[in-house]
Amino acid sequence: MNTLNLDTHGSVKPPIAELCAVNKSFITAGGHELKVLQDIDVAVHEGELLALLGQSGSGKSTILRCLTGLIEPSSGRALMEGQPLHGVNTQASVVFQTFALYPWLTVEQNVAVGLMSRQLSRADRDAAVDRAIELIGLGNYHAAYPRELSGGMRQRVGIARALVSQPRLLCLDEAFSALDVLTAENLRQELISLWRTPGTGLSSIFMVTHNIEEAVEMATRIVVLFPRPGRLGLVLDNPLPYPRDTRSTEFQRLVSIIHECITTTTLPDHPADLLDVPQAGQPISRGRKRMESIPLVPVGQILGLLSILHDSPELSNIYDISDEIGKEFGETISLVKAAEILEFIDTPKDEVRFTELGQRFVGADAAGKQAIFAEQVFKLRLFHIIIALLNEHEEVEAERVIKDIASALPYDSPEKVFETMIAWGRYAGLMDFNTKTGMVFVPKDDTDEIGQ
Ligand SMILES: Nc1ncnc2c1ncn2[C@@H]1O[C@H](COP(=O)(O)OP(=O)(O)OP(=O)(O)O)[C@@H](O)[C@H]1O
Repeated sequence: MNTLNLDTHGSVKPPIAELCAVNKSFITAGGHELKVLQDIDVAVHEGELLALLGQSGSGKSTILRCLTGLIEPSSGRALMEGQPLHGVNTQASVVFQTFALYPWLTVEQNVAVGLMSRQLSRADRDAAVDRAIELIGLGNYHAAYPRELSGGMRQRVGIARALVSQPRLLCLDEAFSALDVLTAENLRQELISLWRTPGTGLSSIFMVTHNIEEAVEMATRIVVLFPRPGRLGLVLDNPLPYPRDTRSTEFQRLVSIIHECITTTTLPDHPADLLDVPQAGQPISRGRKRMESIPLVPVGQILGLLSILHDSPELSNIYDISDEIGKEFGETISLVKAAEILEFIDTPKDEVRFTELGQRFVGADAAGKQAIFAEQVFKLRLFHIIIALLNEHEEVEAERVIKDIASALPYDSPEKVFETMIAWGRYAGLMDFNTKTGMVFVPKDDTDEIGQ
């Protein structure tokens, strides 16, 4: 990636903020190393609005936190205007999804929090606060408390607080996703307009989002992060003129390219990691072949998806399903993927089709569903980690299972995968977990064990 910009004199200017060859791992609550980012090279240039898209857990916020100095990369470098970043990046500020306002402070006082690290005279501080409040249209709300404001107005306070210090880099972390559709759209338009207006001091923006349309509407460049571990996938320039017409063919074309990129990475047309399906009478292998993780979704949601697909056969592609169930595209993909690895549906391209087994599953009674689910779960290699142990021992320590999951899946949080496996295994009647003893066991009377 070219990370250099030329200034008006033709000399080379470093990017505003940059990550070079960044890797990042975390130690999970259970003490396991989780590799989250791999070889990340990303740069935000002066004047650009860069959007980072990716499914949940792919490492978007981790990149944002490295750029803003809230955390340090495990290896590689974070730079601000070419200089290595040590500690919190004082040239960057962040607008959070949750607004993160202090309820006991007024609008004015909340905005002033954005200047706490600056040594300013009272007059300069007041002038900066007034300016930020005016800029974002909060003029009549200086003395109001957050509880007196709507969600949209609260987020305006969040934006004013981020802008008050005139940061070189403004970061948006899912800043619009907690707002209703109309409020979010209004605020997006206002922010674009501020960014495009000379003299506001707002020049370079880095935004993290799940929302593909939002990225295409706002960004000059879009980066799609591939998950497990987070790696740079698609990097796309967005030359569409502002204000952008979301219904235009060109807009929809970019949205489709990104949709397809995410769909084909997450739901490849030849997935089936159902290798080594155990033969009757043969011992299950716990061998260290490559294993596929499972989407971390509850059983109830998989059943809900199948039931909606059954009731509405016209829902045949992921975008329509996403709209129908009111979930983000990324979350919908996870659900669809779960149903696919269980072989209940097939996903040629972006279509979603019931398999014959899926049809049989939705038509079955509770016991029939449990039996089919158990058969499918049994085929997933990941579950062999637990099933093989339970073949040898009456009960097994969760810690031991989690350790095995951690070594099989270095890019997933083993505790979260374990929880999901237990939920699926419990519904299937194959396993259960006693939180008091910390032991996994085979339920004795599985007719009582059907649950979600
Ligand atoms: N401090 C931490 N300790 C342990 N694991 C962490 C920590 N921070 C993040 N993770 C893990 O790193 C992975 C990436 O998290 P991150 O929040 O960057 O993803 P994301 O793409 O922003 O997800 P989302 O869209 O759901 O916010 C996740 O599995 C998360 O659980």
